[in-house]
Amino acid sequence: MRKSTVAIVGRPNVGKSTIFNRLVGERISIVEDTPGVTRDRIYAKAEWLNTDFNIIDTGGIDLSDEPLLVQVREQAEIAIHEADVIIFLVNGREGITSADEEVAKILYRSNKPVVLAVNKVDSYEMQHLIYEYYALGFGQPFPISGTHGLGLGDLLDEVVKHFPDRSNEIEDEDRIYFSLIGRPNVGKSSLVNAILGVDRVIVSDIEGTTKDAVDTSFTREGRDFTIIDTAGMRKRGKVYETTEKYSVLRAMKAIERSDVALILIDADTGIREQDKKIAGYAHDAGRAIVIVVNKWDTVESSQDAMKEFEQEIRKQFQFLSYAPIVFLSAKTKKRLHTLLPKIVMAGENHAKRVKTNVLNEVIEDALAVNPTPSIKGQKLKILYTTQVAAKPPTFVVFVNDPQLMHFTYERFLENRIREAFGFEGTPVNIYARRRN
Ligand SMILES: Nc1nc2c(ncn2[C@@H]2O[C@H](COP(=O)(O)OP(=O)(O)OP(=O)(O)O)[C@@H](O)[C@H]2O)c(=O)[nH]1
Ligand SMILES: Nc1nc2c(ncn2[C@@H]2O[C@H](COP(=O)(O)OP(=O)(O)OP(=O)(O)O)[C@@H](O)[C@H]2O)c(=O)[nH]1
Repeated sequence: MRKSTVAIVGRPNVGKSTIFNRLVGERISIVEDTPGVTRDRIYAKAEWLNTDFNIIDTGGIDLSDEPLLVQVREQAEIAIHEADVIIFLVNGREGITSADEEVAKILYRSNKPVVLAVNKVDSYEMQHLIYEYYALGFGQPFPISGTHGLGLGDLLDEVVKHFPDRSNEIEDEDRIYFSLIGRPNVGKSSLVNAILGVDRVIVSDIEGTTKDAVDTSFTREGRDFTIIDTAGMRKRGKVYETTEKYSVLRAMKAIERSDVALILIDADTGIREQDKKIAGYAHDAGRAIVIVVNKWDTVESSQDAMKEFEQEIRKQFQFLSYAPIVFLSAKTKKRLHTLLPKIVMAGENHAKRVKTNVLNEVIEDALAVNPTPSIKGQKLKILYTTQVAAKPPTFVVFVNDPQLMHFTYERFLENRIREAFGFEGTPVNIYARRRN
């Protein structure tokens, strides 16, 4: 089921980042060491009362070159576009400013639920500060303190109440949901159009919960596909839409709802840092991945050129060794026919479940070839292995002591599992757990 998204808006310095970090809590520190994940702390997962949701810090989208009022307006627009519920944050110590009123005006016009939070109410004695903010017209203001972590529970109770009911949303198990992600100008819109081609007539646009998210569904050779968030690629014009962080945020939201992420690379410009960052998000999110080198028509095509580009990709994207690479041109449609089969393969492998008995035979064979290692005279013993989840395939290896599972041995087991079951296109997770 699709998760709800909450955005925090407010003029600069009211404490948006502080609240964001509080609400995201320790999750952020868990992923801290993973490259690519937290460098942009503007979009993260959070949880309240067993409900998972996503949270956006609109203040993290850098619009600092713009005048203050443009900044707050654009941030309010982002919140309206991207979120199901908006936390409107004000500073309890400074009273209502004209920038607050500007934000309020834009939020009124949206149909999104808004919860008003008065920050920097650091003690119970300061609660009276909230009354003035009734004047903003969003009902009861919630007093909170980001630095002391006060009032956040009541605020979240209110926020969660406004989440849209998604219980009727059924996900079609056989349908493959995929997204096209990549830097501006790599050819995402062009490729969507090329994929849809003459089938445009049977295309249906499904309006998402957020005004701007439009998915496109089509059927090809008896299979159902949905391209996630295709409308997001359409129009441009707002100031924020050209910022890098916003494009990353869009990519992360699209990845979230996809089974397969197509990472587009521009053959004309070659691989850039930003490509790796975006690919990192898709990998970290555990999605199946197909790397698409677009604009192949701009390159003097030959087997050698392809090999060379492939080697460069493998070098730069070492963490994506499982991802197939497709070379094509959205413009001339050359080699376009090679794309969908790869999407199907990656999608099927991502959802694949293997039988426990067959899995354990594979592991036993692996042990025969390469016996388990010992650390300080202690030998790793593998009792049995089971697949605990799909999307992505996740395996638990029950062992005498998980400390003895060296990552090189884990890598070896992963490779054997991949060889035996063919998980091309999908990441695979392996965890060691203790069992006596
Ligand atoms: N006293 C007090 N100070 C706070 C509280 N929350 C945040 N601050 C302070 O307010 C200042 C601004 O906090 P940020 O979280 O950076 O504010 P922001 O709204 O994200 O600012 P921008 O990123 O510029 O939009 C910092 O100095 C914080 O330490 C709070 O609950 N009480
Ligand atoms: N030569 C060539 N040009 C292409 C190809 N695909 C797209 N382009 C061009 O690249 C430019 C950007 O294409 P778009 O499809 O708008 O790219 P996008 O990734 O959707 O761009 P944003 O909306 O900015 O994120 C356009 O001028 C396209 O005509 C291709 O296969 N070959």
